[in-house]
Amino acid sequence: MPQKTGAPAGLAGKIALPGSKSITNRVLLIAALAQGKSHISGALKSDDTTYMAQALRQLGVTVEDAGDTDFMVTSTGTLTPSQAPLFLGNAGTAVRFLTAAAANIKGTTVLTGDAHMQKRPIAPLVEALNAAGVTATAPTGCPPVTVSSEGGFSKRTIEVDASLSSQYVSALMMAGTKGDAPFSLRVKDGDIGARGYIDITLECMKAFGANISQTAPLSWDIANTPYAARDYWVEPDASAATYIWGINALLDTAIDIGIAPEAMMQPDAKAYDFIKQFPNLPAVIDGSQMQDAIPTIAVLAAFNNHPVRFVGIANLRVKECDRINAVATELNRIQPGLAEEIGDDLLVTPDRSLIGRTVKADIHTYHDHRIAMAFAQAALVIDGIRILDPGCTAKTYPGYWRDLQSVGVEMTFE
Ligand SMILES: O=C(O)C1=C[C@@H](OP(=O)(O)O)[C@@H](O)[C@H](O)C1
Ligand SMILES: C=C(OP(=O)(O)O)C(=O)O
Repeated sequence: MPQKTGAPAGLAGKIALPGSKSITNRVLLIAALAQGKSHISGALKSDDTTYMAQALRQLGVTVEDAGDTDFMVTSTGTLTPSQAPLFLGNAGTAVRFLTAAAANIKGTTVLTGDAHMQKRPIAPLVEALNAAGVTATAPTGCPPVTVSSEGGFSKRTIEVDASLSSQYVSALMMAGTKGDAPFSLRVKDGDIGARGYIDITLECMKAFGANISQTAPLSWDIANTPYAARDYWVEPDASAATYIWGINALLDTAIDIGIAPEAMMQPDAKAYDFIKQFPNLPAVIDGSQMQDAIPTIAVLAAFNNHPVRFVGIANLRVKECDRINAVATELNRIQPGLAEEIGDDLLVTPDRSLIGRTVKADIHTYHDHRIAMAFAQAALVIDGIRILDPGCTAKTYPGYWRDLQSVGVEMTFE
């Protein structure tokens, strides 16, 4: 568990952020569905991408670890059945993307995850697969999921309810290129949390040769053309960038991450426009289009000039933990009254006088990388804060604490 021991005033230097989790796991899967060899560079190596890579190996694909940020994927373009269940930890992208991809496997595939994943909803994706003529079951509404298929979607026009997760849509899209006819996908009731993640999916698919036309704001026709193997560079992770942007804003430092937010296609890059306004963050922030950045901005908001209400964040309750409750509970652990849950909104009422004070508080992290990484900001300006279970950052950013040390943060681990 890290606890800051040195004054952070002079933080400076460069951090090479890890590659995007969202893009790495999309490109790993798409490369596995393409015939030939794809070199993925700039990739994230972390728990989430390791689970994806290992599952693809179980499905007959050669995935080589070719260095700290590289994968080499060699595939026939067809996934083969695995006798053993695919164990995917708490990697939402891996579970959802592979559940839909399993529809293209002739036979039965079981997908499961850890205790946290077994509480994360998947029923809407299972229903969509059933509507596509595939037998899929998830008795609890959460993983484990069993998918039995003849090898493809027999019904080629379906709808999906994406109100709980955009990943269901991305999953069906990436799997939809296989088959003997085009695939039409529509989001039910035009309701989706983070549209930006669909756009990343479309970009990755197109990069590997997919042919997609948008027929309405949330409807697409996906041609049944095969993916083409290629080399692909993964941009740095925008959600990881938010912690460094937050630290720079809070401490008025200039740690260099080597990439501008405008150069990133991930939705969380939008968080920069808010973070740069600190200590005058807007009074209301709609988090629907930058959900993973909300813990970062909410912890920063505890040191803002005025209160901030976060809206559009109901989906945060079904992430790695209930992030609305976790952020509120841990801010209030630092000082009661800093945060309040109002329905599915989060109200943060700041106290700038906390900066430079000593408050003995153990921050619980709920096995959630983003809670640990976001609360590092508070630990940099308040003495006495300990972040429990710091190893949980391994889900998407195993080198987080080491990177902070490299720019001058002194911390102790117990
Ligand atoms: O598609 C993706 O890569 C992701 C979509 C978002 O999840 P939901 O679509 O479940 O909201 C996000 O929170 C997650 O970290 C990554
Ligand atoms: C919600 C997240 O992850 P996932 O859904 O991919 O497990 C996240 O990384 O914040």
